[in-house]
Amino acid sequence: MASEQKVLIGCIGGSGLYHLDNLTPVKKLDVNTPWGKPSSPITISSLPSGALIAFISRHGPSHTISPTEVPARANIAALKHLGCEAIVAFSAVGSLREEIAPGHFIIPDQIIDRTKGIREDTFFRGEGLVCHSMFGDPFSTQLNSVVGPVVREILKKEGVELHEGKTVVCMEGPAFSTRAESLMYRQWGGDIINMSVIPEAKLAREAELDYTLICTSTDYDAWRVGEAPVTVAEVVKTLHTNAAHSRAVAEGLLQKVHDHVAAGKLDQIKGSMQWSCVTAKDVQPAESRKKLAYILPYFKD
Ligand SMILES: CSC[C@H]1O[C@H](OP(=O)(O)O)[C@H](O)[C@@H]1O
Ligand SMILES: Nc1ncnc2[nH]cnc12
Repeated sequence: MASEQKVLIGCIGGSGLYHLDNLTPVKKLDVNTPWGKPSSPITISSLPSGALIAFISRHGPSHTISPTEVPARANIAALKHLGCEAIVAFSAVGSLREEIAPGHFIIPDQIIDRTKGIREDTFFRGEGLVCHSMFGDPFSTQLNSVVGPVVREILKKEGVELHEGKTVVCMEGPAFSTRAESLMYRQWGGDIINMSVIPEAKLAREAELDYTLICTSTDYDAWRVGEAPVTVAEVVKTLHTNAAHSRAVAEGLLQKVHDHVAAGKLDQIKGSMQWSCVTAKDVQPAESRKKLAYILPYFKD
């Protein structure tokens, strides 16, 4: 790997997507961050153009980490510290809508958080300083507008349908939803459901990373009257095909995202945390500032 070459794009693979072996591996990094080790070693791979991608497997290469236990702070911090400016994440989701069938792809633009407050969901807790990020649009609208048309084009060739502008419910798990919960999420306006997007999306925002989530539907959750509720066996049945499509999407998409980032076209999230800290600088603990400088330039000096 040429030492001057930047790794601008991070990719997080979810259930079924444990590697991007259709890209050319360059090296593996065993990283430690102030928030511990990421879920997996970081694989740096190159695209045919030579552009570099950093890949993390969210649940570990052999799927040993449960959704609640994913070290999301370490994952996001490691990618940011490496120089990434945008993250393309993948997730297997249940469908809360008839028209979103197993095998379909979805790019959500909203989140309903149903996690239970037991995940580490901020870089700022316990640091003696108070910072707030903007999260009204939890995914990067600029990145989504690039990713949507490209993914649509790629999936057209694969004969796979894409849904955009949907709402993802993030539940704690590991048990799937009850029928009553599943029906309630539909009434709330949820379209799909997973166990991973929170805190990943929140932490990406705090680290000023443009973040997009490409979802693959594996099941109809538990809301369909007369149908058995979702089981792992049902999810796993479609994971393999979905992962093959996700790899094709990654191969075609990541270059486009890289070019967009390299051209400096993502300019809304970067800089968004500069004035996020309410605590007077002179009382911010030096140790905390040092730790946070790992991900944000405002805490250096
Ligand atoms: C294996 S079924 C439930 C599991 O699958 C999804 O994982 P990921 O988002 O990492 O693809 C979902 O969020 C749950 O963690
Ligand atoms: N029905 C479901 N609920 C939560 N996470 C999921 N991941 C895949 N299917 C899911």
